[in-house]
Amino acid sequence: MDIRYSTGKEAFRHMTTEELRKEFLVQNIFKADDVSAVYSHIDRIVTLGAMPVSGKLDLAKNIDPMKDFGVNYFLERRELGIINIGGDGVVEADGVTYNIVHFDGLYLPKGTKQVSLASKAAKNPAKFYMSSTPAHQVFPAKHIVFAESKHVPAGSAAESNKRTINQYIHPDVLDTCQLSMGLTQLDEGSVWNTMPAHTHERRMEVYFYFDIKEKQTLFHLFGEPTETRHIVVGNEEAVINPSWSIHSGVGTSNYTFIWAMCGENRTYTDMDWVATQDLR
Ligand SMILES: O=C(O)C(=O)C[C@H](O)C(=O)CO
Ligand SMILES: [Zn+2]
Repeated sequence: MDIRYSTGKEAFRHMTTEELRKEFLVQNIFKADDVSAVYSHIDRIVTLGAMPVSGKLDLAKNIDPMKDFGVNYFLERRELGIINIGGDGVVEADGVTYNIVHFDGLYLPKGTKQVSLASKAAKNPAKFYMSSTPAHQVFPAKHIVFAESKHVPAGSAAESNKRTINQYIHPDVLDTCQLSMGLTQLDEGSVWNTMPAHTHERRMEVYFYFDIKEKQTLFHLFGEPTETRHIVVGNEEAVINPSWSIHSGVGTSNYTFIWAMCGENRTYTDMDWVATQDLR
């Protein structure tokens, strides 16, 4: 498993492009018939991706629970959020089958022993993007169909940031220990996400960008509000953002992204806004 030990904000100011990419960028998330996993020491979030093609994949395929987490199975002391950005798929969790079609989500609680992932059709494989965070309590598993997520309109065409924030794993939809997760879609012609920018000292956040069109790219902005840096992100890549860091992006065209948060609280609106003219 790829482990990122993280960097403090003082060191961050002096990092080169390559150093920033090595520490904060997550690439190669989807490989055919494989499960990727990156463990961040920022709030101990694990970012995973699975693309089953020829059969069932075991979620813990590349995880050694005792060595990596000191437990007998991956979700013994963790919860898991899944959003499928590919073709229709199936998740089996401790004998329960969930049909997870494109843009459906699934929450699996602490204590789930066996998780397998499969695609309905090898020609259009499912792509399960997943986040796992430490958990202390068991809440019910929940299949979140796209329509049942909370759709929050944001931004405007005039500010090039018209988008819909779809809140899947959110207190208004279901209970979790600390995980929050959702999917934000930018309208055609809109390219900015999360501007005005914010931080949330109480939570860290991972942004996973996808649907970046061919020959297009995206600049993810992060760092302290008065010491911003950028990282150029390709399609289906993620960026780990510490709690002290803004997290915003601008594409050369519209795109979609999944955000996943964990930390002290699940209060989505608990944000410290940064006036745009104060950014440096
Ligand atoms: O487009 C946005 O704005 C977002 O999706 C913001 C994220 O949900 C976020 O950063 C929550 O803290
Ligand atoms: Zn945020």
